[in-house]
Amino acid sequence: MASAEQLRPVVVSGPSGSGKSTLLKRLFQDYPNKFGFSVSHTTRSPRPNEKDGVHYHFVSREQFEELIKQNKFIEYTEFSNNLYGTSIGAVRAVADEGKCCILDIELQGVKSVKKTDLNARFLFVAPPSLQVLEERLRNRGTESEDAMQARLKAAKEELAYAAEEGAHDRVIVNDNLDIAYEQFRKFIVDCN
Ligand SMILES: Nc1ncnc2c1ncn2[C@@H]1O[C@H](COP(=O)(O)OP(=O)(O)OP(=O)(O)O)[C@@H](O)[C@H]1O
Repeated sequence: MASAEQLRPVVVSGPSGSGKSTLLKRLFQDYPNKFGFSVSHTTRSPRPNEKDGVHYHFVSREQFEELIKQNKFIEYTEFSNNLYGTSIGAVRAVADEGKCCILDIELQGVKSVKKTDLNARFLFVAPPSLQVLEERLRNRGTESEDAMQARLKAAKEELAYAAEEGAHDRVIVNDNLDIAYEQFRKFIVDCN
């Protein structure tokens, strides 16, 4: 088993619709036991089938706010009156189990991971163009027109950041899926 130091987390980011989920799904199919996701914290109540520490770390709002104060989160957000967050400790716990942690996060999260000592590797999935991105989002059929415009605006910001020197260790353009996947797979697997 690789030691925790060797299992550097991999941060996968890129505009909504660039193909992160598609590429990650394929990676997990090819390597069912090599990778893991961190367990998030939430203030919402567990559903009957949910186990603390497995599906989420269920905490009170007071506990969650204390963790925020202690800078324990990479990112957190409020949704439907409940707080959700990814803690630095939860990412580390994946490596402690001998798995490489994959973080699928947005721009703010990427910047936040860089401020930690997680020693992550950063991979950016870019669409071939904004036009193609828009087409793929429209074809996916999951977005309202408002959500579409918000996603395209965010995409422009992500692409501008990705163009900065040293923003990511690797940028993969997801044009032909098979070619993109091979580059994606190689980057993630080769250094772990
Ligand atoms: N190389 C490709 N060629 C054509 N279509 C693709 C390609 N890669 C992904 N798609 C399609 O584009 C759409 C967006 O892909 P996907 O849902 O994987 O994006 P995402 O980056 O995970 O988005 P989100 O951040 O919103 O979850 C999907 O319908 C997917 O099937």
